Amino acid sequence: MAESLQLPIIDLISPDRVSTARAIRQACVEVGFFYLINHGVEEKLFKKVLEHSKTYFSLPVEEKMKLVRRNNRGYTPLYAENLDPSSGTQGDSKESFYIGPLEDSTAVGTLNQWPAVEILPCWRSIMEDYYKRVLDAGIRLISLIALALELDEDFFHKAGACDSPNAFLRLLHYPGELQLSEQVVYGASAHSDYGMLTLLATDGVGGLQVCREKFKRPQIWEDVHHLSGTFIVNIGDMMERWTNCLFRSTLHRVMPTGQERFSMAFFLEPNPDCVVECLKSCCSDSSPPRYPPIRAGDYLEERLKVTYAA
Ligand SMILES: O=C(O)CCC(=O)C(=O)O
Ligand SMILES: [Fe+2]
Repeated sequence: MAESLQLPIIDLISPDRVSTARAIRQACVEVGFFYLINHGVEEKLFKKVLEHSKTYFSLPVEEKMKLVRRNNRGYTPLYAENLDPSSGTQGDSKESFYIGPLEDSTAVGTLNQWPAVEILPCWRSIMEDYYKRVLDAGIRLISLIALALELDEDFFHKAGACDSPNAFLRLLHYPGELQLSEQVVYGASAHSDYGMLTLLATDGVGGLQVCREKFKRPQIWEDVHHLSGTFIVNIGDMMERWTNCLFRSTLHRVMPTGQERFSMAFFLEPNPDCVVECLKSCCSDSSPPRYPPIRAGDYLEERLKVTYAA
């Protein structure tokens, strides 16, 4: 049995921003995960998104395949993705739907694919509403992350990260019944996220686990519990690069529990032209930058190529 992890709770609207930034710093250095409350996304909207996500995934597979993933937007069927190509498994036991930057925020917004209104009326507007609200929470959180790094609140804005960020909402469905197989099957195999931050909402069904020491053997996996009304926030690899590994992009996975599960992950990636480069405050002569500067768009493209290489 995995141990359960106690994660700190961060209040996005706390007037005491100094203490909040301090708590975020500790969480990001020690675990790379925390809960976020008072994020401004209403429970009612969250429930609507969940309901509409369920309706989409319950469509016949031929209907879902009409929107098969293009330009990293649209539908990915079961077992088509392997987040841990080294796992040697047939692929993750999940299906997903990606929504990228919206039309009214960037020129590339038109790349999104949407189910036909005759089949799922209101679907698009509900997803767009949710996307905008989570993006807003994420951008506000980025200012606190800057404070946590002893930078000016607008550091990441000035670096161009928050100007039309390349954010993706991913609806996820993990089927409950498990395929009879000799192989281990993961809902989502072990991985770290690619961007700055991820804001995750789940339907309350368990399965999410983190491994704090990825190089330690045997690996120790700890359960992350659902806390109603919160987002589970985690640091992604680009933030780890920016901070020279001070902030941790922690390995995580979803184990099948035999129960059907739905979740929504919002990946806040910087603007593709933003250069992710070791922060001056995070390196020194004795601790030089571990990674060269990289354009966020190039980094993301490379990571996605590996994930979908199979
Ligand atoms: O579904 C979850 O709880 C986590 C999903 C996840 O880690 C991901 O999509 O990157
Ligand atoms: Fe993830």
